Amino acid sequence: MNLLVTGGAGYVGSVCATVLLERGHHVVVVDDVSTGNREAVPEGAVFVEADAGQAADEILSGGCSGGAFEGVLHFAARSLVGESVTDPDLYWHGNVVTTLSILEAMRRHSVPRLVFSSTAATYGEPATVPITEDCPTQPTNPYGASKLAIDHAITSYCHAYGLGATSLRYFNVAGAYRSAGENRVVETHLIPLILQVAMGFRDSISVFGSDWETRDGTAVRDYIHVLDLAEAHLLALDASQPGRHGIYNLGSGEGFTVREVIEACRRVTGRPIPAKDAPRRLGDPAVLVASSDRAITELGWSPKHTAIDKIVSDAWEFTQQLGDRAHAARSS
Ligand SMILES: NC(=O)c1ccc[n+]([C@@H]2O[C@H](COP(=O)([O-])OP(=O)(O)OC[C@H]3O[C@@H](n4cnc5c(N)ncnc54)[C@H](O)[C@@H]3O)[C@@H](O)[C@H]2O)c1
Ligand SMILES: O=c1ccn([C@@H]2O[C@H](COP(=O)(O)OP(=O)(O)O[C@H]3O[C@H](CO)[C@H](O)[C@H](O)[C@H]3O)[C@@H](O)[C@H]2O)c(=O)[nH]1
Repeated sequence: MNLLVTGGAGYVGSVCATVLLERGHHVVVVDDVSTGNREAVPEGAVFVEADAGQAADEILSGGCSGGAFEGVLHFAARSLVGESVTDPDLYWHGNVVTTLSILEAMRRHSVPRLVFSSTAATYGEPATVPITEDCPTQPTNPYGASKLAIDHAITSYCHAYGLGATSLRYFNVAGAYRSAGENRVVETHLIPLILQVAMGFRDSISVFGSDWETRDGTAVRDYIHVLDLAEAHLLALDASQPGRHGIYNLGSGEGFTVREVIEACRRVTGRPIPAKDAPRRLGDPAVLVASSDRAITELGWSPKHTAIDKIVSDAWEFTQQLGDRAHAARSS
């Protein structure tokens, strides 16, 4: 298929673009490199450096590919919970307004399929876990609220204009694939930060909150391997039907506390990794664990890399590659 990937210079978008290219799709990436980086765009993709909302109309008119687009995979977004509390304008404008422009451009150029990166943050603090797609959506931060607003907009575009769309509500994505992994301009995510401590780039990892009502007092998250996530995007493209908006949770179904993740990183790296307690982070829920049964039964999704040590060890391999690249750049 001829596909537009927004946010393909970022973590999840670059891994998915890599897998799409490997499966023979034609890929155009649009990214403004606000949090991603140019080197992450996989070889073989056409790269347009621009704001996705502003560039979508021109790209989807066929200018970059010489042909009609058959789908959009929309990863581009601001996605930091804490930042969304302090700077909500970045989220309402950067996420919602950008996506509305993309939806309009898709409608104008009759692009039939959309796969959207939604999030566990749309649910807020769940009353029960694991979280199913029927649980109430009550986001606890502007990031989750912006993604939920987009999900609502997509539903109405599907019903009114015949778009076929899938919102994939990822839980916590981690791991790496080939030369693609987490390498943001400013890193705030738990696993890459812990691995930076293991590399000696940071002194210690801060544990945000040790007084949550969980088994060791630290927050619980459900980690999904980025390659399993990429497979779900391929399945979603195939399953797309005009007029239908499918919403699917994607996680491994198992929750790990922050301390358990740090322990897994110590096991995999063999390094001590000092940790220190710190206050809770604004907007964080205590526990997020997915039920992915709907994706498994309806999309035929079958996650393969669910063990936390496998996820951490792929992320570790990537972090070491980054360290080697930085070393080579300094010595040249
Ligand atoms: N990483 C996770 O654990 C996780 C979990 C749930 C949902 N998500 C969602 O998955 C998507 C990808 O997340 P990620 O972790 O790869 O983030 P990321 O920050 O690594 O990648 C986002 C990319 O989008 C680009 N971008 C942002 N706004 C843009 C705009 N207006 N126009 C063009 N490019 C723009 C950035 O430069 C970056 O390359 C996001 O939509 C995020 O909300 C991520
Ligand atoms: O230095 C750190 C960084 C994080 N954490 C904690 O580790 C957990 C995971 O934090 P991340 O920042 O890695 O991930 P989030 O759970 O905040 O958010 C991620 O997953 C969400 C869905 O679960 C969103 O979709 C979002 O895009 C994505 O960044 C949280 O309890 C956080 O407070 C720490 O203790 N110390």
